[in-house]
Amino acid sequence: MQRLSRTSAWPVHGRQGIQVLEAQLQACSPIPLMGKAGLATAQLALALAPYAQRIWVAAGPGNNGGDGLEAAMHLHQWGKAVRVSLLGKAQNLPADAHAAWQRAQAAGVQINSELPASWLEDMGPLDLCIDALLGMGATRPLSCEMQTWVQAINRCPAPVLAIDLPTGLNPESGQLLGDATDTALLVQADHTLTFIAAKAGLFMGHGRDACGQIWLDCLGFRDGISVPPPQALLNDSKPRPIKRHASHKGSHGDVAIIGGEAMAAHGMGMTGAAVLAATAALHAGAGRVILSLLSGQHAESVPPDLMQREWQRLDLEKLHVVCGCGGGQTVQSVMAEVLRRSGQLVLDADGLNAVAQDDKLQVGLRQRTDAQPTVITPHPLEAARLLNISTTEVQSDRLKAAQNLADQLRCTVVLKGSGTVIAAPGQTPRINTSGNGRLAIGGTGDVLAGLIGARMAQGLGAFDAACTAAAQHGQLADDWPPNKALTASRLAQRLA
Ligand SMILES: NC(=O)C1=CN([C@@H]2O[C@H](COP(=O)(O)OP(=O)(O)OC[C@H]3O[C@@H](n4cnc5c(N)ncnc54)[C@H](OP(=O)(O)O)[C@@H]3O)[C@@H](O)[C@H]2O)[C@@H](O)CC1
Ligand SMILES: Nc1ncnc2c1ncn2[C@@H]1O[C@H](COP(=O)(O)OP(=O)(O)O)[C@@H](O)[C@H]1O
Ligand SMILES: [K+]
Repeated sequence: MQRLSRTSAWPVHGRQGIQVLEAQLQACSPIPLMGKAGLATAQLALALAPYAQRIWVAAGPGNNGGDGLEAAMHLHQWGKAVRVSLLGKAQNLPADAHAAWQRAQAAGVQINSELPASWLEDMGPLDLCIDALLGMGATRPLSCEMQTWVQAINRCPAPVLAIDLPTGLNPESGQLLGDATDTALLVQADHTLTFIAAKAGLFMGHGRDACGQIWLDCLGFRDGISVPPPQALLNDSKPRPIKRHASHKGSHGDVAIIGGEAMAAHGMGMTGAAVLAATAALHAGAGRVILSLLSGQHAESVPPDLMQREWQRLDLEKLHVVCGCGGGQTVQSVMAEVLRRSGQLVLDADGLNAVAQDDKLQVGLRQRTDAQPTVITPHPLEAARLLNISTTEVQSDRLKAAQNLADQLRCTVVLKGSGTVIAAPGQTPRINTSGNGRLAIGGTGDVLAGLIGARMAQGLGAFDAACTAAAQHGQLADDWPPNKALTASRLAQRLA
């Protein structure tokens, strides 16, 4: 069993991949995998709450419930007061889970079909709750009874350990089952012990809030097992480029930020986004950073280290261009040239909206050569516009949406949001695990775009630059002092 850390590129599998692995693991295991899963759950419960005496296991009608029954048996045998609430009839349990129920009964575990309200008074306050209601078999919206049980778990003041995944979570998308929107229908766990392999939904959307700390038990994985291609890898945080002694400002690349329409049609200046991207590139260590405001004006009160120049005077072929941050409508008029000439390119926000609205610009983006690496950084709505689908469709399969965009537009894609996905043609997508809801404020995306530009300028390829930048951007937010406001400008200044 391992605590999932950010230092390894763990493979992520969907239902099919898990089934293939499961069949092979079962074939070479003398005991049912459920026995291993139940024992691992009980061991983790003991490690997490060594002084827990009163433990409630909410067991569902399938094999996830079977894991819970196995765990209950071990915890009972180790001297804990364990109660199992079984949702459904024991005779309807699948074979392995039924065998687990028989063993638990024979060992003397108290199993009934009541929620704690009816028996809590005799038992005293609970010390731990184990969510064994639903796992990988969860495909449809929660039944009414299941909803009541999920709410009972969430009302329980004790810490919650979810088996395989928190009940109510779609393990592939990280959305709620059946596209529900009420997060009361999702178990909020403190820890989740997942089996065989990581699943994408644990790291995206609601998964990040619901899982708590994630643990993985591969249930006896060993060499010789043939592993299907993973859907994705977790994005491990890579070291940043090192600046060598024998270097000069020209060695670290020139970044140009094109954006910041001065007065948009609605009368608001939008220079802030471009300044944020430029500040981020500067602090991330780009050799030189040039700010090109689309108004043609010079911005006041920007760091003195920034150079300012009209975009028409930029030597685009030699530059690492970050285009679109606060570009408004004006950016449309520069896009064709930026796409054709920029040496390396990061395209964000209004630059992406311009491409979505214009087929010719899409062709221009696709036609960029291998010598002109490109990263696009859409949030889900921008990705939806580019793919001509709804945001809900993007969010229901973020891995597929990012890969489709990468293949269609022949570039690296950073699909932002909770569980940022980095995809590129011919690459296994990465799911970024750093970052949190404090980043959900205006301007942090501009900081990310500038950071990617700086990493490309320092010599990383487009995909590596995107992965490294996403990991660092999220990590900064994770390390942010809880009592200090996180703002985009402070984030940009904390980069190194
Ligand atoms: N197989 C193995 O080797 C191993 C499996 N392992 C464990 O098994 C888990 C997968 O087990 P599983 O396939 O039985 O599915 P599971 O999540 O228990 O749910 C199925 C039951 O729930 C019901 N149900 C579904 N959705 C519902 C809803 N929304 N609301 C209400 N009910 C709903 C569904 O009913 P149905 O839809 O069929 O009518 C069926 O009765 C996996 O996550 C891991 O924990 C480990 O032991 C390792 C080895
Ligand atoms: N809940 C979240 N968890 C992790 N990262 C998030 C979350 N919400 C937003 N982010 C990150 O914050 C940034 C927001 O970017 P974006 O939506 O483009 O905003 P803006 O254009 O205002 O800068 C992205 O890097 C995104 O991945
Ligand atoms: K569960």
